[in-house]
Amino acid sequence: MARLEINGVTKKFGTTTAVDTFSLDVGDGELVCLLGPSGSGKSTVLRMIGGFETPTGGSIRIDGEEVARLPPEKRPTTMVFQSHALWSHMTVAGNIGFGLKLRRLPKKQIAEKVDQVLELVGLAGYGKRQTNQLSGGQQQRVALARSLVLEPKILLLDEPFASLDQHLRERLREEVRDIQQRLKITALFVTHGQDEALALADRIVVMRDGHIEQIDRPDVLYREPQTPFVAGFIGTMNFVEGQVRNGMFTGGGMTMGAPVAEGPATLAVRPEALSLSGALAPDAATVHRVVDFGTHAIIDLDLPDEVRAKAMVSPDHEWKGADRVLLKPERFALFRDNAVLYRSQPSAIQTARHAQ
Ligand SMILES: Nc1ncnc2c1ncn2[C@@H]1O[C@H](COP(=O)(O)OP(=O)(O)OP(=O)(O)O)[C@@H](O)[C@H]1O
Repeated sequence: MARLEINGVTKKFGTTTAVDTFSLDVGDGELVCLLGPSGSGKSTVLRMIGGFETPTGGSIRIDGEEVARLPPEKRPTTMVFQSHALWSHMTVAGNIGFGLKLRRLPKKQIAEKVDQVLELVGLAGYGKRQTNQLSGGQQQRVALARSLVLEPKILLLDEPFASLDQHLRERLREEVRDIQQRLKITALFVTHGQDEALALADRIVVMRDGHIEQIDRPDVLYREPQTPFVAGFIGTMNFVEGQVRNGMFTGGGMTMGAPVAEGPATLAVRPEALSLSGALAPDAATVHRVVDFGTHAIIDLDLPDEVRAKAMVSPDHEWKGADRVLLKPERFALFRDNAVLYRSQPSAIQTARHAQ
């Protein structure tokens, strides 16, 4: 178990700032996901923790010790990469035990540890196989085992399952979560898949253009995004431009109370928080398309001013194309200048935070 403290870390490649004053504390046994679009700096952060890049500035401490300038092999970290890069001329056991051999552990002890870790990743009995006789998923399990056998204080995973199909990816990430919790290992996992982050993480760091947009628990990120970027990146969100006047927001044919300063604002409302009722009012929306998924239906809506929105309704709805509907956001947020201007319901999360 280990504690990681990253303080004001920056990484420049020539004129490109890949990571900009990044700070993050990861607690003992915690699994944190770095989530963001391609090029947002996730891998660079991970590579700096693992020792594969040197920060331009800032500090990285593991259990209080500064490691930012140590080579990878001098750090208590191991990294699992997207492409497994196994040695094809070695057996599975040879691949997994290689790092222990470098540490000059006795053969018998290496064999024991390799067997233990093979069992842990669900490959008991596979030690003698050549790695090219394994499926992609099994190869990634070997790569994970090769990292785990070194008993790192911090396990780093850089999109380890990106090359696998959806089904296998879901299974392996559940297994990683189980192993991580069983071993109580501190872990960082890079992904650009929000589902993966939501399924795995104790906390998620949402990155954009080298900086942190928000760090929070998955449920908090979904319910209380702090910026429009996070609101749009996690789950589906409807955005509608409008104006606040006399304590009311108006936009997209909707009007609701918003006791905040007058001016432009962006309404953000989740599809499941948008309720529909029949109406013929001039500012009503029109049902564009209905897609039934069995458990729920998604209604595509045309709002005034060429705005599009989605609503999620129960499967027993009666809506059909060209119906005219009035929209009512049951829960919503207003954004202005890239920050939250107003939330319709201070949630339990906010209330709890204020009470602390
Ligand atoms: N070795 C390098 N030399 C120059 N620029 C680099 C180097 N490594 C990364 N970059 C740049 O730094 C920025 C961040 O890259 P990084 O790989 O960390 O992003 P990422 O969020 O992990 O993206 P992806 O999801 O595509 O892997 C990008 O603009 C990238 O082009």
